[in-house]
Formats: sequence, C-alpha cells, structure tokens
Amino acid sequence: MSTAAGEVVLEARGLRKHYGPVVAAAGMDLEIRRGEVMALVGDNGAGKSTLVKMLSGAIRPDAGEIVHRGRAIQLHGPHDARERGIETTYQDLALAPNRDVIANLYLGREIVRGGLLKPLGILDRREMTRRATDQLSRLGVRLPALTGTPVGRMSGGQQQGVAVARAASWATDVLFMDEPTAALGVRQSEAVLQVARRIAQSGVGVVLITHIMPHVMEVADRVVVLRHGRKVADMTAAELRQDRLIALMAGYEEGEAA
Ligand SMILES: Nc1ncnc2c1ncn2[C@@H]1O[C@H](COP(=O)(O)OP(=O)(O)OP(=O)(O)O)[C@@H](O)[C@H]1O
Repeated sequence: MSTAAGEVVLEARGLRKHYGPVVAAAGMDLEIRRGEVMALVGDNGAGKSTLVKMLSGAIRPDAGEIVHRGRAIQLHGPHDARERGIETTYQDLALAPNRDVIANLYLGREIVRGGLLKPLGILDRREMTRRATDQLSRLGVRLPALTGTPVGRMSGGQQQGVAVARAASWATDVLFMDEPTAALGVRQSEAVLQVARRIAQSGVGVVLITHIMPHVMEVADRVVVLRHGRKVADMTAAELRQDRLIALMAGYEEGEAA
C-alpha cells in the first residue's frame, strides 16, 4: 500500500446528515491527503463536528459515501474507523484522570507479554514505557512523568499532549483534532500545533478543527471552509488570506468584510 505524501487517503462524497429539520451536512465533499495539515473552519453550527463525526464513525450519514484508500466503506462505529488507522482527539480529551501517562496512552490497547491485547495477559509496562518514551520524544511532547503521576494533576497543555500522543500512536492514516488548542495558552498551543505538523510529516492526514485564525495561518497546508452544512472554499495555504477567510466563513462577498 502506497503511503506517498499527497495521496488522498480519506474522502467524503456528498455526505448528508439531518437532525429533524436541521440540515447539519447538506452534501459534503472533502479530500484528506497524507502529509497535509488541513484546517477545517467555519462559524458555529457550520457542520464541522458533524462532518468529522461521520468520517470517524461516531455518527452515520443519511446519504453519501466515505472512501478510504480508494474504496467505499461503511463505518459502524468509532472502532471501525480506529481499525483503519483513523483516530480522533475530542475537546473533552477522554483521558482517565486517575491513571498515569502510560496507562492512558495504552488504554484499551495494552501491551501484554508476548504481544498486543491478550485478555488476562501480564501487562508489559516496560515495553509500553519504552515505546511511549520513543513516541513522545518523536512528537516533541514534554511531560513531567510517564509513570506514577495521574494525568488529572497535569496542566491542560500536558493533558492535551497525552491525548494527541495517544491518537497519534494509532493514527496510521488520518488524525482528526477537534479544537485541540481551544483551552490552551500561547506556548501550549504552539506545542500542540508543532505536534500536529510532525504527525502530518510522518505521512498521516491531519484535520484540525479550530476557530483560532492565527493557528490556521500558522499550521495549515490547506484550508476548507464550511457554511450551512456545505463546503464553500478549499484552498492551499499559499492562496490563503485571513481577511478572505473570515469573509468566506461569515458569508460576505469578497471586499464586503470591512
Ligand atoms: N445531536 C444533534 N441534534 C440536533 N442538532 C444537532 C446535533 N448535532 C448538531 N446539530 C446541529 O447541526 C448543525 C451543525 O452542527 P455542528 O456541531 O456540526 O457544527 P460546528 O461547525 O461543529 O459548530 P461549532 O463550531 O459550534 O462546534 C447545527 O445547527 C447544530 O445545532
């Protein structure tokens, strides 16, 4: 299987989702490429989360197609997506606050002696720690302690680092990041954006939902703008101007934004 940068790894074709009378996705198309950070932007209610949830198996589309590595697929739940190397980090992080970093990185996918995930096996903490140390240093995530300290006692940025590192460990194809910097300070945000970039460089398609325009300008190779459940723009970073982006999100014509 080719993993060339730029290869389209996951695609939405005409995805639709209604909630009663509300059209959350009105036929969405999206192409996610390996090696790219895509920023998914749009005003509140534009349909960003709906699109990501459909592509990560959290909700089922009413219509349309999901294409993974060139083949139409059905996702019956997040586990189906994860098995395909499609991971998501959510705003609430979904960490176990009372467990340490190693336990969180391997939650539900523990390594036991003699291989991965054998029920009743003896946990191989040493192997997990070795791999985690490697992975965290490759990603540039700095944490005060890998063992013994509950992640609930770490800072917001450190916890975000754990959540992102966990997803990155398993994301061979796509990583969706839902507002990973929303609750973070300047330096912590910077660190998370750098991690997103490194994950993309490893050949994964990274999709970043964010409302923070400077973060878009800083990290995105491509920007997709959604409005009212539709894609209204898809441009490369080279074509990107912040004023135009804001106009597109708000639905102004160009030049009208002022
Ligand atoms: N579970 C649900 N039940 C009913 N309506 C929903 C549900 N989830 C989303 N919607 C509606 O679908 C539309 C798109 O919502 P979505 O959360 O995808 O937008 P978003 O772009 O992620 O917004 P935000 O930036 O505010 O998170 C909105 O009108 C929202 O109210």
